[in-house]
Amino acid sequence: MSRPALLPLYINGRFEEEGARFDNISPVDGRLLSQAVEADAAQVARAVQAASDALQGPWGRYSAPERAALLHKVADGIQARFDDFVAAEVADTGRPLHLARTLDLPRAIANFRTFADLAVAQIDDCCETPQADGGLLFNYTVRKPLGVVAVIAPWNLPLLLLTWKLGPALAMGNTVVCKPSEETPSSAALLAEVMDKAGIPAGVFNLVHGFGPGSAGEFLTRAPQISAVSFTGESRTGSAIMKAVADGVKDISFELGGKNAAVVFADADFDTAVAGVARSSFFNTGQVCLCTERVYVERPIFDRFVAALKARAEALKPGYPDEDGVDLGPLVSRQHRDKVLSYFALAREEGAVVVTGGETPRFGDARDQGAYVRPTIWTGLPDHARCVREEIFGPVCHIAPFDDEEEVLRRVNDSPYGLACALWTQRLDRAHRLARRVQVGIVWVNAWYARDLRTPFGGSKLSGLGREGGRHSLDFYSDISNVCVKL
Ligand SMILES: O=C(O)C(=O)/C=C/C=C/O
Repeated sequence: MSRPALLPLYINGRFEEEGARFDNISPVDGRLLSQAVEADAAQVARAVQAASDALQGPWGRYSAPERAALLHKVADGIQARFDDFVAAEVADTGRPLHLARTLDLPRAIANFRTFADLAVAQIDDCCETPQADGGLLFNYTVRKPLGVVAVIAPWNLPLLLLTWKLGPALAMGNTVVCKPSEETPSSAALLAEVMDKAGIPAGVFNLVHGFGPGSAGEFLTRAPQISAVSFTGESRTGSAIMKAVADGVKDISFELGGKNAAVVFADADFDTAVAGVARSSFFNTGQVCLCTERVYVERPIFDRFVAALKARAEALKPGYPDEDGVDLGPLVSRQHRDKVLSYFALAREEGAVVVTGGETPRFGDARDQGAYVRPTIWTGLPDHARCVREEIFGPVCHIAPFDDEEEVLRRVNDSPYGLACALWTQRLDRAHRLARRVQVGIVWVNAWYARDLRTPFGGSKLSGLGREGGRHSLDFYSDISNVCVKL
């Protein structure tokens, strides 16, 4: 068998193939796709040092317009290799081709272009303070880069989330060391090629592959020259990173887990709400931190809604990424599927009524070696059941009836997480009233995962720390000073 393709590191403007290797396995059929170089402590240290040195090089003297021009060139480079990036993302995640083409790639390009333009348009504060002696104080804000930013991206939206952080981090003059998830290294490796070709100066963008504890992730977050960490992933990993950077009091921006609720009132547009909840529960095979795993439906329409959502779930087609009409790819790995299947078993132990799903599909072909599960709906569990409280991160939701606003608000907020919530109602007075009282970072009304990149994005409670998006990203990726001049 020919040797599998090798995904290199990218350190200080050079691709590096030396080092241990780990397998990149297809979640569609379990075959070996490629291998990636696992960066050791010395290679991570060199990447961080290169990023630190690059701050003192030409990049440190670039103006915002000059950085923006380069980021637009990176976006152009992604556009020029659109199909290669789609192929990489689809290979690693098994997602349907149309999802990579309509979400992941357009967003990666938008992430660079949006923050390039926002950085150039950014206007900072100043103010004058009259003094009792008739003098005047003139205050103005100075915005500098934080320094070296560690970017640790997850496997569920690999390129989208890597570039969501990279765009503003670079636009604000930082240098970065990125570690994509070990589950999905391919699109990040392609991005390094695009960065290299676009002429990003050596050391400004560095890419290390590997795992978390005892591997590249830990080496990176513990590096003394790191000024900040931007991480999207599980809450417990976020907590471990916080511990790793605590002694150095580093800046952190975390977008972590969720146990997001959808609330459907009897006055909602029924078909729109059914379609919306089916999409928010099963989108990307339920592997989005914003996905719905708790559905609350006002009692008068509960039975009808359950039947309609069941029909939607059963109409979803799991299959190969390039199959016509395929809606559902596999979970990202057999290991993650085992976690989701353990909740399928737990739900039965906790007494759930399985409305649909709860098992793996049988294809009778190579896909049986993949990581597919059926979209699943439960009902009948108490609010304190583990399947109603713990993040599962699969195509699954629990649906329960409610009788009034105060009750459903209490139940929605009764969660250690606080990321997102979708409200389905045509009474917008009620929507606005509830939106202010739901303890989450992101509320959608009669919509889900509709995004404006200028808005604040992030979670409360265990769902994260800080907000990125628009000026919130510019602020996080800047070291802001105030200068006060006595006139
Ligand atoms: O859409 C975004 O900008 C974003 O950050 C999505 C995060 C999803 C996490 O699972």
